[in-house]
Amino acid sequence: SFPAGNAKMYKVTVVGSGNWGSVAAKLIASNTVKFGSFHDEVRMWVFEEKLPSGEKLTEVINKTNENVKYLPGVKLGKNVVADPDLENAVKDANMLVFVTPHQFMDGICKRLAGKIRADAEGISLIKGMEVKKEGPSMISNLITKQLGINCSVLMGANIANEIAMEKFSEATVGYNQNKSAADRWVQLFCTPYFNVTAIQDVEGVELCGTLKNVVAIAAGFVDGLEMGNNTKAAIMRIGLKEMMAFSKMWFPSVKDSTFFESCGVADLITTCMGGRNRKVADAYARNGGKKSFDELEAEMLHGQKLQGVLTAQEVHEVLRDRGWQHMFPLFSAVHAISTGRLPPSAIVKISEEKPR
Ligand SMILES: NC(=O)C1=CN([C@@H]2O[C@H](COP(=O)(O)OP(=O)(O)OC[C@H]3O[C@@H](n4cnc5c(N)ncnc54)[C@H](O)[C@@H]3O)[C@@H](O)[C@H]2O)C=CC1
Ligand SMILES: O=C(CO)COP(=O)(O)O
Repeated sequence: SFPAGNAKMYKVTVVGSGNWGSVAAKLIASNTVKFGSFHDEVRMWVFEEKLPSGEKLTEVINKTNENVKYLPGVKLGKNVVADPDLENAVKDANMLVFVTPHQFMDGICKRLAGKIRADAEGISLIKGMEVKKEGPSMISNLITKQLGINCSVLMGANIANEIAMEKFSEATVGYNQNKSAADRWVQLFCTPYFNVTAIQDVEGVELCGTLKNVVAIAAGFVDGLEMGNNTKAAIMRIGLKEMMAFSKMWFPSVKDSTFFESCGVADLITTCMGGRNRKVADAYARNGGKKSFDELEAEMLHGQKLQGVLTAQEVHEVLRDRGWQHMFPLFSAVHAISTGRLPPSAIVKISEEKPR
């Protein structure tokens, strides 16, 4: 913990309140009351919506201490305060935790520019990227560029519902230069059942978390087609190699060792076994592609969002711009299948293309 002079120096706001956002708020809230350097209260920005009962989600969270829509049955901690006003939620915070589906972050950052504290530090738990002329641009970079703050990342084998039940897992913080900020993030997130390690490779950690969602879609196709464990293991192996090759192509500083942290191979395994991307891709293959991913997402996830299909699209765009699709047969097949241009069975045709 921090010296007495730092008492209540840090105030945390969580920007986002979906499945993982709510669990992150719960983890953090258990620590802000434990360590003297943090204000007890954790603000959580909620994208406001009306529940079928007619009540507002924010009001129900504050009344019941539960996110009844995205994490039902789990108490968040009395010190979590839901706030529907984005600007108000961030204005006093100097530790900002970003955890929304990645497609909403550009709009959120535009709204937040100039509205946050000058001494704020950020951390992104978001898996996804933006497409720029020069190639992939990660969400931590969007936050840094638009808000002018340092931004670390936290990724790992972290299926939110399991962490909500306080089952043991690990995570990786990726940081740039600011080691003391990284140590503070580790302290904020670490609990006896959530073991966090910091490494100096922000892009590597974020690319792992982002790209494994594309592989998870492929694993879901294999499951939906009932192709068995060996095929699924092959897909995961090929996927890991494409993740490494893609990351190093655009970000040469990415370290090999990062892929062996929780954010790498461990997240790939858990997501291919038990994640939402896997689940919806399984249903897509079982339906023979007759229902679109958007339809299945709405039917099966009740407001939760997939990241893998959109990420496959983003990966496709940056590869197409350079003419490099042939070097990434698995990523390219996931995009072609998820957009209906190839049948789900095409996921195993990639072996003919000599994967790297
Ligand atoms: N759920 C999980 O197990 C894990 C998720 N993640 C990542 O965390 C990020 C956030 O995911 P979750 O918390 O699971 O969210 P979610 O997918 O459970 O929920 C969707 C969220 O988006 C919000 N939303 C809907 N429309 C919006 C809009 N127009 N503007 C802003 N927000 C809007 C909803 O209110 C809801 O909070 C994603 O990048 C995901 O990949 C990372 C690790 C684990
Ligand atoms: O990122 C995750 C686990 O770390 C969750 O993956 P899904 O979004 O596929 O559920």
